[in-house]
Amino acid sequence: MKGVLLINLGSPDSPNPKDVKKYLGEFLMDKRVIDVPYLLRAFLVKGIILNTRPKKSAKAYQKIWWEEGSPLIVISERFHKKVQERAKIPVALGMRYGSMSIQKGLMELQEQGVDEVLVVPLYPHYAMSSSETVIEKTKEQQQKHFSNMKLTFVPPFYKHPDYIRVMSENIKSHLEGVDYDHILFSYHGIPERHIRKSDPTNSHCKIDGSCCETASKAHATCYRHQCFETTKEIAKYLDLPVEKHSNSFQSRLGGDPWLKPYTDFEFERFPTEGKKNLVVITPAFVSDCLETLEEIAMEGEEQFKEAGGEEYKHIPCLNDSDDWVKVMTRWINEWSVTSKEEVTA
Ligand SMILES: C=CC1=C(C)c2cc3[nH]c(cc4nc(cc5[nH]c(cc1n2)c(C)c5CCC(=O)O)C(CCC(=O)O)=C4C)c(C)c3C=C
Ligand SMILES: [Fe+2]
Ligand SMILES: [Fe+2]
Repeated sequence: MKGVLLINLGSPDSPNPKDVKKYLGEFLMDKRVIDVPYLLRAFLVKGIILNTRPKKSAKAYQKIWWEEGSPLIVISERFHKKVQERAKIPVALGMRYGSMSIQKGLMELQEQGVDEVLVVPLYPHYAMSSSETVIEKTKEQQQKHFSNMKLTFVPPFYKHPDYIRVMSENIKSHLEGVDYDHILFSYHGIPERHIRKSDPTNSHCKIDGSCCETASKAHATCYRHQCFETTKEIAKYLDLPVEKHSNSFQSRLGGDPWLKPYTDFEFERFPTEGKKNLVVITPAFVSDCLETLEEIAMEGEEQFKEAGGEEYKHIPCLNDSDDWVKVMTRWINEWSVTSKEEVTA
């Protein structure tokens, strides 16, 4: 019997420093997130980052935490519930890090008699530190505990027409009556090194002005290319003039170079160029989370206004909107009645 496992990133159990530390420890010890040899990673994470970061992150989580729990978890649960109501097959939810594990999700499906699973990493774009780690962890779990299960993975859907349409319609609905100078597409950043590491040609991704525009098989695993494509497709759908929108990358960690331009630098630059009314969208995230609600909606507005900006609007992610639920359910139901290995995109 067929079933589905939706997988998102995960959150701490509570916004207290102790729970945040436990969560960050698991997250940052992932070799696809901090991609250095184990001993160095353990030194960096346990010896340095976990001594200071949990306190700071806990403060940020406290600012956005809801009565029901972490926004990312609550939204993912609402989305899951609505998808399950419409889907014709069992649907479970798991998280890459934290208590709601992938193992628990697969177990739930197994208990319902599922032996063929469509795995949906809830990330539109490929990244070693997002979709790839989800895929590898699920395969590992399957080999260890669920060897009777067959897995099929939904590929990155960064330019799937359904995703572009729901994203664009969401933006359109929030832009009604809004007078803006510029729309910033702010994507979660990754270290530049990860782009080079994920390049199967070992030579295409130069992270310059042209590599992401030049056709290459490297783009199947190029996060930067895929982010730019999402922006291009949404801009085409919404007829956004070139000079009225741009890309940036947020949420840096550590001193290595990450993808540029950096979102926080753009917040400071825009007002000096006369872009005083700003709209920000965050297409790397399908659900609102710490990085959108705190870093963009709260901190971002403050940084922009301190630099002389006047109006600032963050457009919410797709979350559990009916259009997004319908799209996901359609992808699931189409797969459930075919034996296609590839599902979308
Ligand atoms: C959109 C996909 C994501 C990629 C790619 C990604 C890469 C990445 N992240 C970190 C470090 C942190 N990220 C944190 C939060 C966080 N990251 C994503 C998504 C991606 N990360 C989400 C959805 C969230 C929010 C989680 C939530 O509970 O709401 C955090 C924790 C918070 C903090 O302390 O800032 C860290 C740390 C790295 C190092 C990385 C790529 C190498
Ligand atoms: Fe992150
Ligand atoms: Fe590229």
